[in-house]
Amino acid sequence: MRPLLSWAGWRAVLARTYSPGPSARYRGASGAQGYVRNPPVGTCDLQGELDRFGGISVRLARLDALDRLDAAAFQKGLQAAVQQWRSEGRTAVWLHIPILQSRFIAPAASLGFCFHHAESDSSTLTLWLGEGPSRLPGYASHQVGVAGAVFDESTRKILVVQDRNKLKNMWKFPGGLSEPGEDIGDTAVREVFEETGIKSEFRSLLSIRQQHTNPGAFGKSDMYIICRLKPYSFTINFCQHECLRCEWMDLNDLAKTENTTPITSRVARLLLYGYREGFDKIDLTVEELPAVHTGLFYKLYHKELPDNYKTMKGIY
Ligand SMILES: NC(=O)C1=CN([C@@H]2O[C@H](COP(=O)(O)OP(=O)(O)OC[C@H]3O[C@@H](n4cnc5c(N)ncnc54)[C@H](O)[C@@H]3O)[C@@H](O)[C@H]2O)C=CC1
Ligand SMILES: [Mg+2]
Repeated sequence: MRPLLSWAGWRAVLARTYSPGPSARYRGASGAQGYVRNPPVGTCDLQGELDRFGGISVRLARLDALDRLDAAAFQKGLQAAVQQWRSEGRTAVWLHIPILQSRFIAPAASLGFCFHHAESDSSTLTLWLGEGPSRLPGYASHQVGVAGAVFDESTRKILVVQDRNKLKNMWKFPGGLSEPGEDIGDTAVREVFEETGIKSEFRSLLSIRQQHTNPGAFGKSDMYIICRLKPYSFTINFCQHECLRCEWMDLNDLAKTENTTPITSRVARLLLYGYREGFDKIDLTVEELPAVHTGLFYKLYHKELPDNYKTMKGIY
């Protein structure tokens, strides 16, 4: 086993091993982003990047020499660095710790750092250094669930399931949790297929429910979005793990039955109204638009705009 390094030894190793690449730069205290090296920011070797809000971001993953540093020596180094950053008027410290270096979490916590969030292979801790209470934004606050109301206009049938893992077997729309980076409509189509074997395509967004302190969302808020989907296969082959029953039900029956959840009942009535009066009365349709961030796009959902309002021709 390699011996643990002292703080002094660690500083020497870091000085040898860490040097930012050619793009590394420090643009002064204007708030511009850049690597922070001593002497402008730190007198110790715990180097970070300056963000546009005046905070410092330190990524332990970049510091290979940490493998041989013990927790006490790390705490000493971090304490010195924090003192320096505070004296330079930095607003906050973001400390990114890979899971295999988790022994550094406790020493950081003893200096006042708190968890901001964790991913599967790392955690991020923060320390507010600015005036007054912390202005750092929190991490993700909602879980997003999406259901598909798969409606066949030609037969007036709607696809419903009963959950296997619920105490009360009530009819509901198939659906589930959105995966990171997944569009709402894609979640609805995927979940419907996984749970029922029915293939469908996205038509519109019908309703959004927001609920706080949801036990199924680990006590966080839950956003449950229901989409209108159009089926293009009709033979049910439902998932035995998740569903007890699955069937095509007449929309009138679903709108009237008591054996359903309040949200399913409400959306069944909304669909019935759309079916009779025109889906444009209930649909929020989607369009992809370019974001202000170069190269990025987003999906925007709203009621259909009349053509003249899209172009603004003839509108004064
Ligand atoms: N009002 C309504 O009609 C209902 C709305 N919802 C909403 O639907 C969304 C979630 O949909 P779901 O179908 O529940 O998600 P889902 O379809 O993504 O996953 C459900 C499956 O995940 C697995 N699972 C979940 N927690 C587990 C655990 N702790 N241990 C082991 N396995 C576990 C189980 O196999 C379960 O059947 C949420 O937004 C929720 O609020 C869910 C039920 C009814
Ligand atoms: Mg589900």
